[in-house]
Amino acid sequence: MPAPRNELKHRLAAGEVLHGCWVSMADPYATEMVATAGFDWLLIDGEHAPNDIRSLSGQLAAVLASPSLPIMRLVDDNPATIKQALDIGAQSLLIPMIESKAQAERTLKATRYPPNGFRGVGAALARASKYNSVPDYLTTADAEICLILQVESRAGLDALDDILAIEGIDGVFIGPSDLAADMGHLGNPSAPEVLDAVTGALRRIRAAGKTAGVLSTDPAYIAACKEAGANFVGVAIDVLAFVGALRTAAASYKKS
Ligand SMILES: O=C(O)C(=O)C[C@H](O)[C@@H](O)CO
Repeated sequence: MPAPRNELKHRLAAGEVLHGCWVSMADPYATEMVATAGFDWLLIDGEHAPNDIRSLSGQLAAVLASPSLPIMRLVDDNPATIKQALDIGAQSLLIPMIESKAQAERTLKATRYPPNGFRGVGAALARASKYNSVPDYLTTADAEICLILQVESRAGLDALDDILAIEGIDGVFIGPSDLAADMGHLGNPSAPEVLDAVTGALRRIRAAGKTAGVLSTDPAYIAACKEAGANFVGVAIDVLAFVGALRTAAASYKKS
C-alpha cells in the first residue's frame, strides 16, 4: 500500500483553479469550524499564526477529516521543521521567503528521502505512514509531496526563472504583502507597481507550467491575479473574516 494520493498536488498539476482560506487561529477546534465552509483547500499557517508542531498536527487532523484539502505553511525553510511537518502527515507545504535557486534546491531536498534528498527516516513512528501501517511509505512518499515556494521579494523575483527550472517544485506563490514591503510599499500590496510585479510573476510561473499561487481578500485583486494565471488562489483569512463579522455586529448595536 503506497503513501496517500495527494489530491491537491494532482488537481493543481492538472491546471484546476482551486480557491482556499488561510487558517490562522492556531486551534484545532477553530480549524474544524473553518473546514465546514467548503473551500477547496485550507492553509494551516505556521508562519504568522502562533503554532507549534502539536497545534499544527491537531489542525491537520481536523482538515484531513473534512472535504477541504490541507496545505501547511512553515515558519521558514528549516529542514528539521520540514521533516516534522511531513512526519505528522502534511503532504503539501508552502515555504516562505525563498530568494535563490540554491535555497529552493535545498528546500526541495529536505522533502525528499535519500538518494533524492536528505529527509530523515522516521515516519514509521508517525501519522505520515499511519504509524507504520503503510508498508510502502518510504518508497512512495516523495511522489506525493506538493512543494510550493513563496517568492516575496525583489531578490526572489530575480531568481524566479532559476527556481521555476528546478524539477520537483510544484509551484511558486507570490506573497503580495511581503513583496510590497520589499518594494517600498509597506502595507500597500495594491500599489500599481506591486500589482504589476505580482501579475507579471504569476504569468511567468504559469508559462513555466507550474502552479501559481497568491492570496488576497480583495475580489478585484483576485480577479487580476486569476487573469494572470493564478490557480492556487487564497481568497479569505479566517481571523479577518471572524473579527470583521464581530466588529460589524458590535457597531450595528452601538448605533441603536
Ligand atoms: O506576503 C504575503 O502576502 C503572504 O505571504 C501572505 C501573508 O503572509 C498573510 O499572512 C496575509 O497577510
